[in-house]
Amino acid sequence: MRYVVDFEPFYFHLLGLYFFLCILLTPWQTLSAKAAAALDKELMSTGAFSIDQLMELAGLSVSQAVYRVHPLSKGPRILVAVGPGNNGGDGLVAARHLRHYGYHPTIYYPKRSKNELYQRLAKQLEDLEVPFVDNFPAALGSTDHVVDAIFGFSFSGEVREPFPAVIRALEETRVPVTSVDAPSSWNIEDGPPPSGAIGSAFNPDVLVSLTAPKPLVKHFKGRHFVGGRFVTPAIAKKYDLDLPEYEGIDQVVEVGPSGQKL
Ligand SMILES: NC(=O)C1=CN([C@@H]2O[C@H](COP(=O)(O)OP(=O)(O)OC[C@H]3O[C@@H](n4cnc5c(N)ncnc54)[C@H](O)[C@@H]3O)[C@@H](O)[C@H]2O)[C@H](O)CC1
Ligand SMILES: [K+]
Repeated sequence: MRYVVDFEPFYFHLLGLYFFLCILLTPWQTLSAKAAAALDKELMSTGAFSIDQLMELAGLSVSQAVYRVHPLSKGPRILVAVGPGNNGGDGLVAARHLRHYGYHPTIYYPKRSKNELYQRLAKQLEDLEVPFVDNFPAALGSTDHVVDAIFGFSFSGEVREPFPAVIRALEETRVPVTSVDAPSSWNIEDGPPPSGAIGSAFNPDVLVSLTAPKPLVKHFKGRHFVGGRFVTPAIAKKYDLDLPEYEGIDQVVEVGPSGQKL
């Protein structure tokens, strides 16, 4: 009996420490692919945002994350791999901002969209004399950093042409890679594809989660930022998001690999 009385406070403190660590290490809530698409739609309907505005802020966030992890002193050449959807659009916007910061971006954009927004984003880059290239592996051989803006939260299934060779090259490269919203080819809920499948060995160094981390972050091991500073408190509450606090004029916040507070 005496033994129990002496040790009770000890167990009590241990329990307290356990709960404190749990809170400290708990990731911010994640957004499933379905919830992310619904949140986007809501911002553009009742939220009164246009897609151009959201993409501009998303791309600006990506450019700031690249500036943090890869300052100009590490080399100015940035290869931006652009996919056919809005993830690609974020990449085109980020490339423009990076160009204005003094970097030398190069764009690989094999499936150009006829959508007017993407055509304007591409024209803005052409007017800044940013080169567009067709040979991804060759461009990879002469760059200092890669931005992976191929697929985001609407990716599903196995990687289709012409992207398998691009993802394979990203698996093999030693050049650091920053992925926009998701490592391209990873399943948004479950993470990397099964061993041997295209993308199973793709592990980007940096991830910029837009709005909020997606469930795949539980498999991510690199530096992780949250960006997309446009969510209202009401929307955050509705989607049960405990978003990190942005400081000053920053468009990104660094968090732990799976989204936990730093
Ligand atoms: N609120 C926000 O966080 C915002 C995020 N943005 C970015 O938008 C993407 C999601 O964009 P969406 O257009 O819905 O889709 P994706 O770009 O992810 O891809 C669609 C594109 O890819 C093709 N595709 C799908 N699966 C495959 C496959 N297996 N193989 C080949 N191709 C595939 C599909 O056909 C489409 O063409 C989000 O992640 C953010 O990056 C917004 O910019 C702003 C708001
Ligand atoms: K991506």
